[in-house]
Amino acid sequence: MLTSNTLSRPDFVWENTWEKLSDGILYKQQLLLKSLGLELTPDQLKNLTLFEIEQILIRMNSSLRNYPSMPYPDVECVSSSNNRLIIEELSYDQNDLENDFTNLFNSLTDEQRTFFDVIMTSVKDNKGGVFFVYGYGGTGKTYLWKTLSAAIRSKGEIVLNVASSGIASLLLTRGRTAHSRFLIPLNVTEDSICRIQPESDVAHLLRKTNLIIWDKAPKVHKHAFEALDRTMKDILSSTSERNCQLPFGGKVVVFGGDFRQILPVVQGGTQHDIVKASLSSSHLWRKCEVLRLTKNMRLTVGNQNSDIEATREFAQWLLDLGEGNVGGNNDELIEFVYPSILDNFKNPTFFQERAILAPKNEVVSELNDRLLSLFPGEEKEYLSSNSLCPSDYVHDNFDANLYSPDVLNGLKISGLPDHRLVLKVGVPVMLLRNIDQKSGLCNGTRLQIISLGKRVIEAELISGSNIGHRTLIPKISLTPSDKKIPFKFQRRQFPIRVCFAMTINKSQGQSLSRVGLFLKNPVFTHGQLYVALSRVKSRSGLKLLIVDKDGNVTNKTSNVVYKEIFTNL
Ligand SMILES: Nc1ncnc2c1ncn2[C@@H]1O[C@H](COP(=O)(O)OP(=O)(O)OP(=O)(O)O)[C@@H](O)[C@H]1O
Repeated sequence: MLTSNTLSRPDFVWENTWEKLSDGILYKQQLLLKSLGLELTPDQLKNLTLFEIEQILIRMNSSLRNYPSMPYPDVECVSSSNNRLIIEELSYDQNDLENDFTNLFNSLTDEQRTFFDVIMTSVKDNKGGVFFVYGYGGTGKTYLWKTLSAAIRSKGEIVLNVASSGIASLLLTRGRTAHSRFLIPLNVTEDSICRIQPESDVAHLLRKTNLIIWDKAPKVHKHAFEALDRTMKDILSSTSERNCQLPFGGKVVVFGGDFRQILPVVQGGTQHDIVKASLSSSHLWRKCEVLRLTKNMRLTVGNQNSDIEATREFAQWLLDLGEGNVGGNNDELIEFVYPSILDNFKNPTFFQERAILAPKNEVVSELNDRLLSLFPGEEKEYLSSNSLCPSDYVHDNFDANLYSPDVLNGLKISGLPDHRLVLKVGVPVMLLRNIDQKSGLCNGTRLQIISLGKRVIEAELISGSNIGHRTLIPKISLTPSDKKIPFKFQRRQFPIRVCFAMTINKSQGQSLSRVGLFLKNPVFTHGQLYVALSRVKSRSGLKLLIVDKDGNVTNKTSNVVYKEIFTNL
C-alpha cells in the first residue's frame, strides 16, 4: 500500500493496525534468540514491526524515509533487541525493582548513601569514573551493589555485576565471574586483551552498559583489569574518539573488596611479586577514587544486644589476631567441627556450614582421607584417564613417550581432581570448575553425595544460592594451567574433591559457622590467617590447633601481612 501510494495518511493506518501487523514478530524473535519464554514490551514490538516494514521497502528500492509522516525504526534499539545478552540484562520486572530499590535505599547508612550518590552522579553524567569501595567483611558492600543495581535496572538500564570467583558471584543479582563475562584470557599477561570482537554481542552489551560492578577485586591479577581497560577503550572508541583516552573507555566501573584478604596467587612468586600483581599496583589505581565503608553492618542489623556484644568482642579479637580457642589434638578438632558425625551425617543441614581449614593441600588431603575412612558406607573408586595434549609436543613421538601414564596419573595439582577419587554416599564434596553458574554450580560450591553411578554422580547442593537442589555431575576433561609443568595434559575425571577439610584459599567466599583451623604449618601468604578466622561470626564457632615443627601443640603461630599493600590505599 505504501509503495503504490494508495494511502493519504499512512501514519494513521499504521497507528491503527500495527498490532495486527506485528503478528508473528514475537515468535520470530523467540526463534532467533532461542528463547521460547521471551517477552517484548509494546514499544519493542512496534519498533521491530516497523523495522521489518523498512526491510521490505529497502528490497523494493524504497524506504520509510520517503513517507515523512511515518515513524522510522530505532535501529540501535533493533540491534539491541537481537542481542540475547542485552535482552537478558533487561528482562526484569521494573515495578518489582522499583519497590526493591525504595526499600534498600531507605535504609542505607550515611556513608553508604554518600557513596551511592557519588557513583550514581557519575553514571548520570555519563563521563565515566573508576571507584574502589574498600571495606572489610560485613560493611555492606553487597548491600550497596544491590541498591545501585536496583536503581539502574528499575529505569531499564544495564548494570553488569561480576565477581572474581564463581562462589562470590552467587551473592550478586545476576552475577557472573569477571573472566567469563568479559572473556578475559586465563593466562593473562601485561599486554593481553579480552577475546571480544568489536561487533560481537558482548561488545554491544558493553556499549549499552551504564555501570560495571566488580566485587572481590583484590584477588585478581592487575593484568586482568588492564586487559579489560584496553579492550573497553578499543570497543568504545567507535562511539567517541575521546573514549580511548578515558579509563575503561569512559564507563563507570566500581571495584570492591578488602585488601586484608588473600591477594592474587603468583606461582612461585615472592612477596614483592604478589604486591606488584595486585590492583593497587596497577597504573589504573591512580585513576581510582577510594571510598571507605567503616561501619560493620553484620554486627548491627538484626542481632540481639547480647549477640552484638559477643560478636563485637570477637571482631575486636579478630582484628587484633590475639590468642584463640587453642589446643587439643587432631581428633578433638574433628569432633569440634563434626560432633558425633556418625549420628548426624544424615541431617541435611549438618555439612552446610562446617569445615576444617589448613594452609596446605597435603594436610587437607590427610584430614579428608582420615574422615573418609571413619565415614560409614562402601567406598567407590573412580580413576581418571590422562593424556598429553598432542598440539604441545615439542619433539613429537619423543615427548609422547617421555611422560608415561604413571607419571601423568601421579600428578597432584591444585584445582585438579586427583587421578584416584574415592567417595562414599553422604560425603561432602567441593566442585572444582564453574559448571553452571545460574544453577549455583561454581568452582567452590559444596555438595553432598546422594548416589554414585558408573558415569554420573548425583549430589545435593549444600552451599550457595540453590541449597537443597539436586544435580548430576558428569566426568569432564580438565587441562591444568600450572606453569611448573613443562607440558600440557588433559585429565578426564569428575570435577570434585572431598571437602571435610579445605585449604584456606578455597574457603575465601564461603560462609561457615563452625571452623577448625589446623595449623600444622603456619600460614604462608598475606591474608590467609585473616580469611581463615573471619569465616565465622563468633568465637565459639572456632577452634585452632597449632602444631610446631616438632609436632608439639603450641599456642603461637606466625601471621603474614604484606604491609606495603596498605600504603597506597
Ligand atoms: N544499610 C543497611 N541496612 C540494612 N541491612 C544492611 C545494610 N547494609 C548492610 N546490611 C546487612 O548487613 C549484612 C552485611 O552486609 P553485606 O553482606 O552487604 O556486607 P559485605 O561488605 O558485602 O560483606 P562481605 O565482604 O563479607 O561479603 C547483610 O546481612 C546485609 O543485608
